[in-house]
Amino acid sequence: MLKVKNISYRLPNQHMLFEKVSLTMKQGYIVGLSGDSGLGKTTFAKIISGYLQAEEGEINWQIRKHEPSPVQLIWQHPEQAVNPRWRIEKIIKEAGELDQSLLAACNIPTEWLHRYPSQLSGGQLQRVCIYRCLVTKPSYIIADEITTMLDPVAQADIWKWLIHYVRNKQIGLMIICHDELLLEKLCDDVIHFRDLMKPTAVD
Ligand SMILES: Nc1ncnc2c1ncn2[C@@H]1O[C@H](COP(=O)(O)OP(=O)(O)OP(=O)(O)O)[C@@H](O)[C@H]1O
Repeated sequence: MLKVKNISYRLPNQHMLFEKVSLTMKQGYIVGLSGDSGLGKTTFAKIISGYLQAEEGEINWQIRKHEPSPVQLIWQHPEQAVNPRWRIEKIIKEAGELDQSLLAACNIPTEWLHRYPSQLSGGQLQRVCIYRCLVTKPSYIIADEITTMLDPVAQADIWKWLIHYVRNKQIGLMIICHDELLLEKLCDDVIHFRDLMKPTAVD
């Protein structure tokens, strides 16, 4: 169980973005996180996955140097998450070895490996980013608006196999999304970011 307790974050301009946010994530369980734009959902996700340091609070993981974080973040814009001058093979190998069965699970044909990111569609490149996340064998994944820029068919396709994969591997998944109907459909539970600030959110 991932326990995040009383996390507060201060922006560089000294303004407090949020205070005392708490959340529990369980492996094999899918939780949706909704909330108005600018509340701090992405910032919170970056803290849980180890990209940013909180001003105060506790998270019960240990991030070790030279080891991938047990909580992996998948970003909204795949083209901003990869080096545009690297071929897909190098981008993939940066995260881990080539795993043929995982490539197949992510529906990544080997012919893509020799291409550059600009030679893939947004949905195809997002699959590469999801592969990079899964190859590190995370215990938890945070998917931050990962299908917002995709058409409905590509969206449905990604959710169908990603949800099947995380359920099968007992990975905890948090889906951050503005589309509450989609969250209701995909998740075991849907929480509003504001409600995480209540002291009762975690036992
Ligand atoms: N490094 C920074 N310097 C200044 N302001 C920042 C910084 N990082 C985030 N912010 C501000 O913090 C607020 C929260 O940003 P964040 O992206 O976490 O919100 P969000 O809830 O994920 O929004 P959205 O739903 O639109 O993605 C925004 O107003 C943003 O401009």
